[in-house]
Amino acid sequence: MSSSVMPTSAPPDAQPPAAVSAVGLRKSYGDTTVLGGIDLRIPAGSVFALLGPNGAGKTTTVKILSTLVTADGGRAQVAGHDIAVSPDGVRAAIGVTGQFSAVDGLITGEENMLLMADLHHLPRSEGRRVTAGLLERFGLDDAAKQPADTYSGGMRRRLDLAMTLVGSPRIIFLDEPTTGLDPRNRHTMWQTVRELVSDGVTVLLTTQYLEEADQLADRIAVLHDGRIAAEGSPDELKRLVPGGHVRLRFTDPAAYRSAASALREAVLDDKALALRMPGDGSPRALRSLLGRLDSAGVEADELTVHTPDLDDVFFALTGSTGRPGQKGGAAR
Ligand SMILES: Nc1ncnc2c1ncn2[C@@H]1O[C@H](COP(=O)(O)OP(=O)(O)OP(=O)(O)O)[C@@H](O)[C@H]1O
Repeated sequence: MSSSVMPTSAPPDAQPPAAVSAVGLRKSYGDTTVLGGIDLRIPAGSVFALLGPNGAGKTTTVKILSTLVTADGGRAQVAGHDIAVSPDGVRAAIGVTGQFSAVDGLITGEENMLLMADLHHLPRSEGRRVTAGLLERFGLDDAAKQPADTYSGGMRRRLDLAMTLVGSPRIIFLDEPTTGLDPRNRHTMWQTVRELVSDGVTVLLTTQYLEEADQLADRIAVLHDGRIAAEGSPDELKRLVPGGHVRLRFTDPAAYRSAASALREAVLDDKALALRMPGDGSPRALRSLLGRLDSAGVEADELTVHTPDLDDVFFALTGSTGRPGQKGGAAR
């Protein structure tokens, strides 16, 4: 008879268990490589954002991890199930919402929910109870008896997410959950994601909005051209780019020239009569800067402090601003 010793406590450097992990995921369509080998590790109970512009491969990643599409190479585990070996196990553990919505527009919101409850084999009374609770939580109880086709974009997204929650998944993939939503609906969706996480759910979110990743994610991976260009917490990513700067603008060309000769390290913008000084914008740095201007006998007409944000990171890593509709070009 063999015996095994179970560890009674985790070693001090143990990482939290991964809800999702992937190594070397690859996918091509014809000659187009969409994913060139990506690695992911998403600790249970955290929010992980996959950030990238249109066409970066975000949806493809979600489809592979949710077993809707087969990878050409690499391995992944979701909720302890290998996506290639146990796709049913993966599907039973996850909820997916996003660009490939499950909402049927011809039936009511409530009917969509009840259908979901049936799919999850909930007893009828339990299905009704869960449906009523979720419709109320998502502010859809008034519209419950109307066909989903009559819903606004925001209501449809909320219904989609509510349908996902019927099965109480512990891992949720949200593919661009707020694309196309107005700011109010976007904030409601953010609040919902925060509530899910406080219940212990793991969220993999794809987004093209830097602010969304910054607001919600514990960790962010920047996806660019099918590869992860950088990964870290929002703060770690911001530290990747050179520090901020202070911009001084003048209306009097003579004052601008005097300032430029007093501040030799400044980057000049002759057209705007503005100069940019590297610095973190701290009170100490500002005092010293203004002191130097004083000594030169000049005063700026406008002073703005620019601290690095995820926009700068995105620009530095991908040469794109990351703002929808803007491709390439200088972010500042
Ligand atoms: N079934 C397919 N057949 C051929 N090409 C595809 C297919 N699915 C995706 N692609 C291509 O793969 C690339 C990545 O697509 P994907 O949808 O993963 O990007 P994304 O980052 O989610 O972008 P978006 O925000 O536009 O959805 C795109 O160039 C797309 O045209």
